[in-house]
Amino acid sequence: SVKAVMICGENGKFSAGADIKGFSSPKRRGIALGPIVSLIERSEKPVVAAIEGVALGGGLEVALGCHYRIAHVKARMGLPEVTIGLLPGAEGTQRLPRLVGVPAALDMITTGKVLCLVIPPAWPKTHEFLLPMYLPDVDALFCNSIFLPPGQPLGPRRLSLKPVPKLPNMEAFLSEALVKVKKQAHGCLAPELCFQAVKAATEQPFADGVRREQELFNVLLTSGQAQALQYAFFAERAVQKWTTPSGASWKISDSVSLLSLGLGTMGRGIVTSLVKAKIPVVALEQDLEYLNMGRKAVMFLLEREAMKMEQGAQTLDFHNPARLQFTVDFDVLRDVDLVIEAVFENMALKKEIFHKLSRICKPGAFLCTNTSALNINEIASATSRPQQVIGTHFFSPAHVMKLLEIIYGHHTSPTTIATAMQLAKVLKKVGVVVGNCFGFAGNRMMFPYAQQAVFLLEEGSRPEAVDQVIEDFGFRIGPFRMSDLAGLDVGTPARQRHGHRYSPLPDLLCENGRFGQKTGKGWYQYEKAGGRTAKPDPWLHSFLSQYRDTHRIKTRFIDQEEILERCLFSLINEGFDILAEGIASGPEHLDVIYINGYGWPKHRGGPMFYASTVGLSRILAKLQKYSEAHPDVPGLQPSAFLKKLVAMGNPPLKEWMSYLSRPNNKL
Ligand SMILES: CC/C=C\C/C=C/C(=O)SCCNC(=O)CCNC(=O)[C@H](O)C(C)(C)COP(=O)(O)OP(=O)(O)OC[C@H]1O[C@@H](n2cnc3c(N)ncnc32)[C@H](O)[C@@H]1OP(=O)(O)O
Repeated sequence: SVKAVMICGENGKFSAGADIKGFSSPKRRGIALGPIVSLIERSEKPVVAAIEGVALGGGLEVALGCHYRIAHVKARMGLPEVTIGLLPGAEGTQRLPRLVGVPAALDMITTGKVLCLVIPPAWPKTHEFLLPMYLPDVDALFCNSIFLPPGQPLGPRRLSLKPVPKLPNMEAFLSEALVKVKKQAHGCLAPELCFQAVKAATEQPFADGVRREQELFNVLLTSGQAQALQYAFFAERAVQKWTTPSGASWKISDSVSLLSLGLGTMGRGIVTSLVKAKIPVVALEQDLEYLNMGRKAVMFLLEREAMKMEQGAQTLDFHNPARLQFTVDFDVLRDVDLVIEAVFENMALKKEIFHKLSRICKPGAFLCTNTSALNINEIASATSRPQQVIGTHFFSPAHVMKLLEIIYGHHTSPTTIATAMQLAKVLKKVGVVVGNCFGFAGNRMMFPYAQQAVFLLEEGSRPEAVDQVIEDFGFRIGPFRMSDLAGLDVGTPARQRHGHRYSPLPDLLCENGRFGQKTGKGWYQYEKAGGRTAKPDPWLHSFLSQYRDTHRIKTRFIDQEEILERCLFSLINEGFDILAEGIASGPEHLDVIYINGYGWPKHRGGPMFYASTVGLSRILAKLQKYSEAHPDVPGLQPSAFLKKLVAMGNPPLKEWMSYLSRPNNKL
């Protein structure tokens, strides 16, 4: 007597897919979703997927096995398996191309993008995802009125029986797509294997394609990269669960107004990201000329952002003075709820400004400083409200980069920390709370890394060799290309002295007018000032040789292993010190910082996760070896905490913090 079957979720969600935690569970082994999807598809009764909320991964694959899909207008659908190092392993790589065609399927499966119900231009206009209807009506309207009239054969509704739509130039299309996928993968396996699975759909019958999908899925499941990406998925969520013992919170709503002070590169990005998040913002500069320059730059950024958005400028509404105002009048400070100061990294200037802010702003206003290294306590000491002062370290470009490092000082109150975390959330950034020390967590770990990179040049390497090793590891950009991009005159830590080995190389380059991309020359040469294409520079090579001769450094060949280990292990070593000092509350925090702020390849899980996969004993042994060879480099001397963990028999990462006796203060 059953006429039709409807599959739906509950609580407003269809399905977020398989339980990601289960992939590493032995209980999961042997349980496959594909055969269940096939079973649904073979049903003699029509089966409808009624999609509300999200239909992701295995959830969407179930929907693809149904004979009809109907979605709520606000539904979001996608196959994000690639982002956790897998591919849609429940026959999704074979069914989706049959439904939406190869280009759209490849795009969805290799990027994991989640789609709302908007017709991408390349999709057929009659696409069957596009059936908006309110779910409470599905039952009555859809099942009864559409299916019940007899004679609707189910055969054509079974995706596995459909051919994959042909393209006139399938071969050329696929080879071009593969180049693109590889280029964007930076060593991550999943996108390419996703591609291979979809390609199989274009070449083989459904059943053979499914077998190929399974083979590729198993390769990924056991690759190690899937584990790293799944670790990163949960780490990102865990670090955002910062709660205060008192449960303090502060909500950013429409009635709250923010002020951004300083319209240099960082300030411009910060204002842009506030406007994007639809928070009313006032941009304040000290001087009319800088204000006008800043306004122009912000407007340019916003126009560009608006173009990327569906309804463009109207949605951002940035011409509306209620949303965005530019001023040099410090009186506006009286009304704002939160200030983000983003002036130059100069302690005296910041203190002067904070003193002023403290005098003018209303008593409840929070004062944030955007700094990458300066002491939050010292800045707070210039105010009469140190409990409301906090560091918010944005990463450049601030409207793009996801990380917000949130630094509390001695007196910062839990409410202020909760507020900054809430700000991160509203800005769609990943907020990570850390303690106050020079460089905080992220830059402090970067110092020894950058320092090693320069020392390697002194000893015999070339910038292009070091960058290549780091980029092959999966970083988007190596340390020298990065330095050229940021500008060599922007304080690089390699020049810190503290009585230890110090390399003057970056300074010498600056003395030669080589500031990086902006001058067309730095560690590399560029086609012109402001050029982007880095080419190895014979001038630099001979400069390095002369430098070694002058300092009687014997040039030696440095292999890739040494380059990688000295750069990365010194960075990781610093991470162990940071954990031991309670600056970060766990290794996951450092990993999330590195993935979201420093381009650490996500498929390697972050530096501390990577350390756990390499093995702490190996890292310790290598650091011991390198520090013996370079006793004047403190960054290579193994951290006491690392030594302790090795002595305790290499406990798993999630137990590391239990080996520290001192509990974190506010974390
Ligand atoms: C046998 C089957 C074989 C193969 C086929 C199937 C493969 C798959 O389906 S793989 C999984 C594919 N799905 C995903 O990758 C979705 C991942 N989740 C998300 O994208 C988001 O969480 C969301 C869009 C579903 C919700 O976002 P949001 O509202 O911002 O909330 P949170 O991200 O904070 O998530 C809330 C809460 O749920 C946990 N969670 C979400 N999805 C999963 C999942 N698929 N497995 C396990 N847990 C999941 C998330 O960790 C949060 O948990 P906590 O509150 O404890 O942190």
